[in-house]
Amino acid sequence: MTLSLRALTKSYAGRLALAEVDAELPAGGYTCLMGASGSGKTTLLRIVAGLERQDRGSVLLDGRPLDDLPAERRPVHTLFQDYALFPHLDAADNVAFAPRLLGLRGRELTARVRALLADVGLDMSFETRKPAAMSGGEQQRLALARALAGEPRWLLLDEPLAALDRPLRAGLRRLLRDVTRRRGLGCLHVTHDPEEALALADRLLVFGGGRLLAAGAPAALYAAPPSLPVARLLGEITPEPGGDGWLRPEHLRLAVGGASKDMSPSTCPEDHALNDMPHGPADLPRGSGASDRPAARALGTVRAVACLGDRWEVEVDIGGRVHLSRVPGDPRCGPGEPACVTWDRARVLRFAGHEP
Ligand SMILES: Nc1ncnc2c1ncn2[C@@H]1O[C@H](COP(=O)(O)OP(=O)(O)OP(=O)(O)O)[C@@H](O)[C@H]1O
Repeated sequence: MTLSLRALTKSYAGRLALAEVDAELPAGGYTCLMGASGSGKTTLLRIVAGLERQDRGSVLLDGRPLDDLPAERRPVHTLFQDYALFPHLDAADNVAFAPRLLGLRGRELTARVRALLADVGLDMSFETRKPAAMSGGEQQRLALARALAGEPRWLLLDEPLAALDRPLRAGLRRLLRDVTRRRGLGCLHVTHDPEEALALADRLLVFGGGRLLAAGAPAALYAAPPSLPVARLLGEITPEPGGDGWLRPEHLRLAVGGASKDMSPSTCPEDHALNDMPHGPADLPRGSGASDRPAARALGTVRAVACLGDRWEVEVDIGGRVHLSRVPGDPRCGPGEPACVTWDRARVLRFAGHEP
């Protein structure tokens, strides 16, 4: 069921929270909403859920307006960061609530509840546990099972993974993707986490000040963001050395070690580049041989080195300005050492009217 948002507008006490938002979200698609705090993401989700009424505009499912349907009659279910489970019911009864309303009873009901719990990775030992006796990750799995139990056409997710720690978040993110794809369930998911949005979404809507700033495929927006605020929301950027553009830190290649003290830009050891753009989107050219070597380079001094777990970050001072380079392995360098950075000019992001 295609979800259409038409000129949605909402103000609170004269202040615009949403301004003329138009979007067409295809059935079965996974859409993430990103934007700075206060940009209107939750307001949009609440309007679609029927928990808030827009001042103007319309929400349609397959062309039929939902605007006059109360929240409980809309074919959507909302998953919240705080799970919003029934605290007095055990896990099985939390999940059984919606199927009972749909008329299921007895063995059929038990089988349905077990299948839903199994789908989200909760075995039979959880059935009699109340939410308070479950961990945060387990409660969010239960909340997902309860959401699926009502057979909604769209799942609305308001930062559902934000309260969980990083490894749990990654596991639940994959679970979300798998169970919603298997069912062809449409999802509208608010997140602050670019990694989450890039991993889950096939469509991304970026908000700023209640307006839709950008819409498109996540990898394409990451590679070619239309504006500086959109570029920053999707990941860190670093100034182009000596220029007025920007680069993703993984596109600023680094060469240190083995370099002589008198290393100069003309002797910059580009063949020793430590990072070979492994994180870059696949649809852009990658430097692979002598013919398409990076066209630009600069010499600087290592200012700091930090291990980020799966990659390392090196701060390089070039002419008094700090630039970030991210490399996949230990760069084996330290503060004060000379470093050469190289980059492919095709990777430089430029935005009208923004000086670094
Ligand atoms: N019930 C309300 N009464 C008054 N103002 C509100 C209400 N709900 C939201 N707002 C205001 O509307 C704007 C948009 O809020 P909203 O919660 O949609 O932003 P958000 O993008 O979800 O932010 P966050 O990422 O911090 O959750 C903000 O300025 C907020 O203060």
